[in-house]
Amino acid sequence: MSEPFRFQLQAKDGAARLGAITMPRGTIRTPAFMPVGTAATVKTLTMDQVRGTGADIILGNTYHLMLRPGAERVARLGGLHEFARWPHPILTDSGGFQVMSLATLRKLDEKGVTFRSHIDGAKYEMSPERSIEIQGLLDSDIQMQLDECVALPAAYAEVERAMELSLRWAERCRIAFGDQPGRAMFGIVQGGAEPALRERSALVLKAMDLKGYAVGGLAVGEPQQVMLDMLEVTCPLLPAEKPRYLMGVGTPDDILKSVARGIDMFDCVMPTRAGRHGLAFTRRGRVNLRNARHADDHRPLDEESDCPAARDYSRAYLHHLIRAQESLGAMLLSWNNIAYYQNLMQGIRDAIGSGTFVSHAEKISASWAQGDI
Ligand SMILES: CNc1nc2cc(C(=O)NN)ccc2[nH]1
Repeated sequence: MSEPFRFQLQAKDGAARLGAITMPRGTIRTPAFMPVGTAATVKTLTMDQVRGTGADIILGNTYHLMLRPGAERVARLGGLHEFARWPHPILTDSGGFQVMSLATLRKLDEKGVTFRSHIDGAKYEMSPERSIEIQGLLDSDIQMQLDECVALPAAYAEVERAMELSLRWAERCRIAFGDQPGRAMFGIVQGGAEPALRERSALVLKAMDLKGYAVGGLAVGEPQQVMLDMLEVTCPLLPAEKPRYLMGVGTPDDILKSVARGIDMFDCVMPTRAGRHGLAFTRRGRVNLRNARHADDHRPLDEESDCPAARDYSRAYLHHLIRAQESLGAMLLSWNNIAYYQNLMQGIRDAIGSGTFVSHAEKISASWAQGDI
């Protein structure tokens, strides 16, 4: 087999990059959007629906899966791909972010984090080594280092402490991961909104010669411009020939502006979470199906879409389902929104390939500037 993990840069348009990551379970076209499959499911959708939208890779949350059904149980059942019937690449996060945002009674020290499950209060310890072990039990293709992500705004000293700890944990994860052909471990650049700390984190991680690099600790309460400024500091310091993944981002506008600054991979709960709450993303902007003005509208969300949820159902029907809290409403809007995001990414890839990314991004952003339609 040729290199089991290969990132090919195919074109550039300014700092925007068109590429492809080739792994044993398949190829990931970049810039890529990874639907979030938190508890081994992209909420309300079958994996066939997810694949049908054009997704090449999904994300799994280590924190949720270690608590329920348990990493050892998933391993006994053949790993996450077999368990969830998704045979394509899976990226798992390390659990650090969810521990800090969901778990209770958390204690963090050099060794790792100890916490109580938000489900049943059971006590857990998560070290960098255990996080990598869990991701291996899940049979994850791209594994993330354990890090500490601090909410912003935060004092410089606090951001520095968390960033330095994350660097030490990156080295421990690198050693624990070892050499697993066909799989990859990504480092995560931390450093809050501090350029000097972002630079140090990027340069130390670069020296570890990892297969890919995430930019973490953003979209945690800071203004969009601060996030973008941190990308302008960080991306140029990362190796050009490795993929760059912005964690937890974002809206279509966030994605366009981050691709323009050199990001290749994204994940965000927005399309599925918004869908469950009645919000549809369309080429002409957002449609809030809870709004009564859709009650008699026989038009579909987008008659030209290749997604049945967008093309085959009236807004009146979708409005009815959402108002009636019928689960079909959540499913159809999640399906529409994931399809919208995959079409957004395909349009971005095409634009970079034809050198028209700037005008394409302006066109997409303009379609959103009008607010809800
Ligand atoms: C929604 N915002 C958001 N920011 C994130 C940051 C991280 C991170 O730094 N993990 N190590 C993970 C998920 C995130 N989601």
